[in-house]
Amino acid sequence: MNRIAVLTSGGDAPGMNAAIRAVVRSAVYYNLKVYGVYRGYKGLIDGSLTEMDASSVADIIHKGGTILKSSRSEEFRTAEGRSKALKVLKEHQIDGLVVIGGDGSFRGAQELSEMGIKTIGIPGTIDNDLNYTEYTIGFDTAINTVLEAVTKIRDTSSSHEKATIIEVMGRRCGDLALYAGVAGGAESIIIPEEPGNIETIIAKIIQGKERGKLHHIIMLAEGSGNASDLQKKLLEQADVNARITVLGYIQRGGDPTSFDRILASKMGVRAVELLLNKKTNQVIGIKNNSLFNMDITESLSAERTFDRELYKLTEILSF
Ligand SMILES: Nc1ncnc2c1ncn2[C@@H]1O[C@H](COP(=O)(O)OP(=O)(O)O)[C@@H](O)[C@H]1O
Ligand SMILES: O=P(O)(O)OC[C@H]1O[C@](O)(COP(=O)(O)O)[C@@H](O)[C@@H]1O
Ligand SMILES: [Mg+2]
Repeated sequence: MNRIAVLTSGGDAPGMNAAIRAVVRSAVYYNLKVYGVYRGYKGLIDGSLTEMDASSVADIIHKGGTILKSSRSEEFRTAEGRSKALKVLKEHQIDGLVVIGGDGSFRGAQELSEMGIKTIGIPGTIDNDLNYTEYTIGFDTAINTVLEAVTKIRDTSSSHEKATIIEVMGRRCGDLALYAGVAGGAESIIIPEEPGNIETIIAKIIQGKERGKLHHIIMLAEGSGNASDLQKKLLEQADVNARITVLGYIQRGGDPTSFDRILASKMGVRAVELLLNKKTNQVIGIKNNSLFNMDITESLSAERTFDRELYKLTEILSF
């Protein structure tokens, strides 16, 4: 193994830069040539890559987004697209690739591994929707971003005694809504893992009203529906005129927290060390504060572990 490359793919996540830095710096430390591929798999197909050195990643550990840019590539999903990408890697004599991204990006890495390129996946997504690992890079920062918004919305919703629905990203995973909801003291949390019953929420709002409490924060994970549908239901079924806030892309930006920077740094170094040990088709994860690696294919079929106890806290603490 002499030459490796690194790319970021799918939705960007705070901490991706810290991971790129760790991959590049550890490659330099271990005397490997390292390339940065721009725009994920799209850039790999187009041959958009550059050699990097220690100073290419100076001053980025604290920055959100990704200096390598990211994209979603339909072409890479096709065998034709992937063989173009393979050709580019071969032309540059690159035999190891670190893919920083989510589940979709890992499926791509799995395909490349089958084509003879040694691939290692680093989990980078705000969704925390990779079942094999407790945390993904970017999730902690996104929780704090959502929490900051919830805290501000709480001020105004309590002053005006309004119910507020806050719609949060996460695809089919409710973790972002759950963690930020518990930390923000939300009265209701609606997530796909625990299909919320609208009647239960309405009953809770009515109970609150009877006690003179008029404000009510509802955290809604995007995987459980959209805020305006829920707003309509609340109006029709409970005569509650809720305000809505869809947080959107603000959740993907911002400076990474210390947790995400440290996680990214550890994972970046581990990825290069795995390549040096000729490993392929592996992903890196963290459990009980300890880093591990496992087969990509197995990781993608890992069963979802959902923190039901955390969910239950809302029932006990917020009414
Ligand atoms: N089954 C697949 N085979 C090959 N490439 C894939 C596959 N699924 C996704 N990809 C590639 O990975 C990219 C990122 O995946 P996506 O699901 O959008 O984001 P994420 O990796 O953050 O989950 C896709 O645009 C596509 O190029
Ligand atoms: O950038 P797009 O295409 O609008 O996608 C939005 C999606 O990307 C995310 O922000 C991140 O998802 P991925 O990590 O799977 O890319 C999701 O929470 C959201 O549903
Ligand atoms: Mg994903």
